[in-house]
Amino acid sequence: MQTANDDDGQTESDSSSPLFTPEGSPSPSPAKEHVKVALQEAPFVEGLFHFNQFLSSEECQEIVENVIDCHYFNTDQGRDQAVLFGMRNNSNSKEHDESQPNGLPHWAQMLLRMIEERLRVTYKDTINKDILDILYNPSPETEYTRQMILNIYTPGQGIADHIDIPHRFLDGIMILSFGSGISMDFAPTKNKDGEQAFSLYLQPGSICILTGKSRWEWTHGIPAQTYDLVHNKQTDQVHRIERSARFSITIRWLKIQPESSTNTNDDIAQSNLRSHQT
Ligand SMILES: O=C(O)CCC(=O)C(=O)O
Ligand SMILES: [Fe+2]
Repeated sequence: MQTANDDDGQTESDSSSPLFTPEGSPSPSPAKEHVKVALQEAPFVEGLFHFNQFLSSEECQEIVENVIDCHYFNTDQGRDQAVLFGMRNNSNSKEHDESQPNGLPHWAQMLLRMIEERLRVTYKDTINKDILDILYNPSPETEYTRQMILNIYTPGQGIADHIDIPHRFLDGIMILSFGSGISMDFAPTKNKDGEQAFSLYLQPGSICILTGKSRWEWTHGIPAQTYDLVHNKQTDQVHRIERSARFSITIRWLKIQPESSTNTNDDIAQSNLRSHQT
C-alpha cells in the first residue's frame, strides 16, 4: 500500500451549511494515538450493510436544512446531541405502518419512508424481507418506539467502542452520515471464525445498517481523532483526510420498559459514550 496526502476520490464535506461551521474547518493537529487505516467498503460481517452514496448530496442538504430549522443544537453551549422519539407501538398492534403519523417531526417521517422505499427497491438484491422486517416491522415481545439520535462530531470527537444496549434497543440500527466523513471501528466480541476487527470510512450520504450478528456480537465506535486514513481500493493508496464537522442520524427501536427499570442509568451510560481526543 502506498500513501498519499490528497483526498483524491473521496467525498468532500459540505462546509456550506451552518451546522458545520465554525467547527467545520479542517484541523491539522495530529492525533496522538495510532490512526488505523479505514476501508471504503465493509468486508463481510453477517447482518452488516454499508452503502455509499445512499443519499444524494441534494438529499443530504435538504435533510440538514430541515434539521437546522428545528434548532435542536447549540454547539457553543455544548448541545451537540438531540434525541427524538416516536409514539409507542406494541406487538399486539397491526403491522407497523411507517406512513401513519408516529409522533416524529415531518422531516424525520419522510426520511424513514424514503430509506424504506430505497432499501425495498434500489437495494432489493442485498436487503431481503427479513432484514426489511427487522428495520421496519419488528415483532418484539415488548412495547417499542422509534428513536432517532442526532449527533454532531467536531474534529477530535468520537464515540467509545460499544454495542448498543442490548436490553434497551431491538435489532436493526441505521446510521446516516452528513458533512464530514469519519472512520468507524468494528470489532468482534466473540473471537471465532477468524473474524477480524476493521475500520470503515463512513462517507457523507452513506448508510450503515447493523442487524443480527453485527448488531449483537460486534462493537462499533468512532476513534477520537482529527483525521482519518482511508485505503483507496482502486489505487491501493492510503489517503489522509482531515475531519470537519460531521452530523449523524442513528435510527433504532427503543424498548419501552416499566418505570421501575433502569432506564435512566442506561440513558446516562449511552450518552457517556461520546469521547474527545485527549
Ligand atoms: O453517530 C454515529 O455515527 C454512531 C452513534 C452510535 O453508535 C450510537 O449512538 O450508539
Ligand atoms: Fe452505537
